[in-house]
Amino acid sequence: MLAAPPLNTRLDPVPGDGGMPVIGYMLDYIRNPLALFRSRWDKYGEVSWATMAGQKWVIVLGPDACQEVLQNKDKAFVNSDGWSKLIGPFFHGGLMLLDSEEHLRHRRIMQQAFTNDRLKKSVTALNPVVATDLKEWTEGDAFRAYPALKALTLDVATTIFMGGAEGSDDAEIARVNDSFVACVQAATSIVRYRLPGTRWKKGIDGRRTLDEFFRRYLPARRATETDDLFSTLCHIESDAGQRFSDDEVVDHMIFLLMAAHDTSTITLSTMMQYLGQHPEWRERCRAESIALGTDSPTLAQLDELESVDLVMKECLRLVSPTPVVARRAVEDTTIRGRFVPAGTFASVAPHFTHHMPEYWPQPEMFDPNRFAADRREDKVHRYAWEPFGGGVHKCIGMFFAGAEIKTIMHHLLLTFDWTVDPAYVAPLDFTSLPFPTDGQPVRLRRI
Ligand code: HEM
Repeated sequence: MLAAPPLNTRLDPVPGDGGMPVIGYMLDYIRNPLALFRSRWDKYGEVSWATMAGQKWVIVLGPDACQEVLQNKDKAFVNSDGWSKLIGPFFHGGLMLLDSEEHLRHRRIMQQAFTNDRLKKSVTALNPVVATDLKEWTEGDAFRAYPALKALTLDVATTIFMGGAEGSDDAEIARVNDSFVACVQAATSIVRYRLPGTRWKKGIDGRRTLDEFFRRYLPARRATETDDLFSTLCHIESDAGQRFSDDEVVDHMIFLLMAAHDTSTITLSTMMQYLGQHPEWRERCRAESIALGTDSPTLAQLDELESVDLVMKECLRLVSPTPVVARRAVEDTTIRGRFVPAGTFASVAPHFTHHMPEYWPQPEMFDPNRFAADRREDKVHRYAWEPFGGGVHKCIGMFFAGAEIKTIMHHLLLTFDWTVDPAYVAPLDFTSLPFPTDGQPVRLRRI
């Protein structure tokens, strides 16, 4: 058990086991988190403890348990200590790593950067970036969609978020991209010291590169207010007149670019895979894009792409970009009636919920209509579909992500046709956020 419940309570202990010495279940997680979660669900139920890279974690499974921790009614769980354990040295100061009053203060200011008006402007700015990037894509029988989409979403990020990277050449942008990757990948390092050649050291070096990069652009973004997120963060104020300091702007930028980049990339890559395997959905989505009659859709027009929306939701279910979220108990508490002592790390797993046959009929089947108005399988439980999390830390970029993904997909559908072998299964690596190790090959043809 994790810890004996206090004698004067009727609480149950958290059951579990450590797995392999030191690494525990880390490799099982990286290879196949769903299989790991399923085996724990079958053996222990909603709440169990396991060792991951030398640390005991409570694994929180199923919508009821996830809801309890994410809603955090007794405020016993914090984000800072939970996420810091994984990504603290690389993404400190990011909104997701703040708690309580500080989190509220920062979220209130940042909310001003995600208003509907700003979103409309972002969509207008997105269209030319996407159109220009897609001109570089080349037809082929094994076009590697994932790296191409990653380059595209990074371009979107440098334009929409940074307002461009004037004075930086392609080599520097590539270094910045590598630094992001290094920071994200360091999260699941087994060796967590700065030893040469380790993922941990690469992450620490990456963070330094990112700090220097953003700090260099700070004076220019402070000087003039423009529509990009960087400049917006330099100038926005909460209703109470609070602003971000220079350090806070840099911390938020680094976190935001990370939060926005790999998540959108894997969603698009999953959509390309399933659309490539399901011609009827590809044609349905393309017909709606053609019906829009524009290659520069506005935010309002994107709402008309109903089939793309269904496909996006289904792909977020099938491959959740953030398979788990981290928390730490700072007071003794309970999850589903089981005693969780202060100091416990918790890994909340929406990805597992998304594959539970208890909530999703034939969960491994690609069936976007399950989100259609006449079915709404996601409504069976408030936390049945939670790719953007829940509670006070729910993704602030959710609507931006939807708009970006739909804009890119609209351009893709108008520019290309592609197919994927119906038997193909993406070899996903969960070392950090999920990504296909084969680069997600598709047979790509320009229309
Ligand atoms: C498909 C795309 C995305 C997915 C699946 C996703 C998922 C998530 C999840 C699950 C959380 C909650 C983490 C937690 O509870 O600890 C989160 C938080 C966050 N996301 Fe996203 N995200 C996406 C895109 C974006 C984008 C595009 C942005 C910014 C432009 C963004 C910015 C953030 C921020 C700042 C937080 C922290 C919010 C807070 O703690 O108050 N995300 N995201």
